[in-house]
Amino acid sequence: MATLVNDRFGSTEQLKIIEEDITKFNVRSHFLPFLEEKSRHSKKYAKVVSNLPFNVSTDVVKLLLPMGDVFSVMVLLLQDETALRLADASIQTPEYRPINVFVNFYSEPEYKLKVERTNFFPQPKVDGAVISFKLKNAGDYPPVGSHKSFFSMVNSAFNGKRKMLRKSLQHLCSSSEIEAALTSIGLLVTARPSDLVLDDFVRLHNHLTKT
Ligand SMILES: C[S@@+](CC[C@H](N)C(=O)[O-])C[C@H]1O[C@@H](n2cnc3c(N)ncnc32)[C@H](O)[C@@H]1O
Repeated sequence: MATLVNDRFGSTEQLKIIEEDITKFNVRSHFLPFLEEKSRHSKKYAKVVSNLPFNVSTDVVKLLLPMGDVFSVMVLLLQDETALRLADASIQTPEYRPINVFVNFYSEPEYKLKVERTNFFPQPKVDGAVISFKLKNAGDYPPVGSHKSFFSMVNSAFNGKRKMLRKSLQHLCSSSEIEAALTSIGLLVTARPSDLVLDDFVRLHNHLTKT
């Protein structure tokens, strides 16, 4: 595809073709100097528009969503099921996962439209969908001391069979400390991860990490 695009548009200075593996490419060091050069009066952001293979899409979401200093929006064609799962921030569903907390921490996702499988050739076994993520700037991220510690807590919260937080977070604090933290943020001591929205996870984390 790069060859075709180069043949057709290679003579224009408005297009630069880079053939790299996105998971290995140093996005910031490539884009930031270019955007700074363009930002005379106001800060400029790049946009991501991508039709990547479905099997690398989650890796790309995880890699690029925290780059709100580089990108303003990311529009992806994903497997319909994945797009629905990522865009739906509602709790209490079996599909609620740490990736939902991650997506809403760094962006505002929106399911745009379904793309039926008949639109592709060869026809895949699944439908696609377009989803957009409006990336937040660092100043708009929920206030947690350390992103690493926050997501480590979220991942642990979803571990374990029964998933009651007072059990699954026991490696961080005692059950009674977890119960006290849950009560102080207005949740039941028997709460499970599917009872918590992003803001609840943030408040729980901040309670458990304050000394
Ligand atoms: C579904 S095709 C889409 C092709 C074209 N963009 C289009 O919309 O018709 C997926 C494309 O993603 C490229 N691709 C796959 N893995 C990639 C990666 N890790 N980094 C960058 N590109 C990748 C493939 O080379 C392929 O061209």
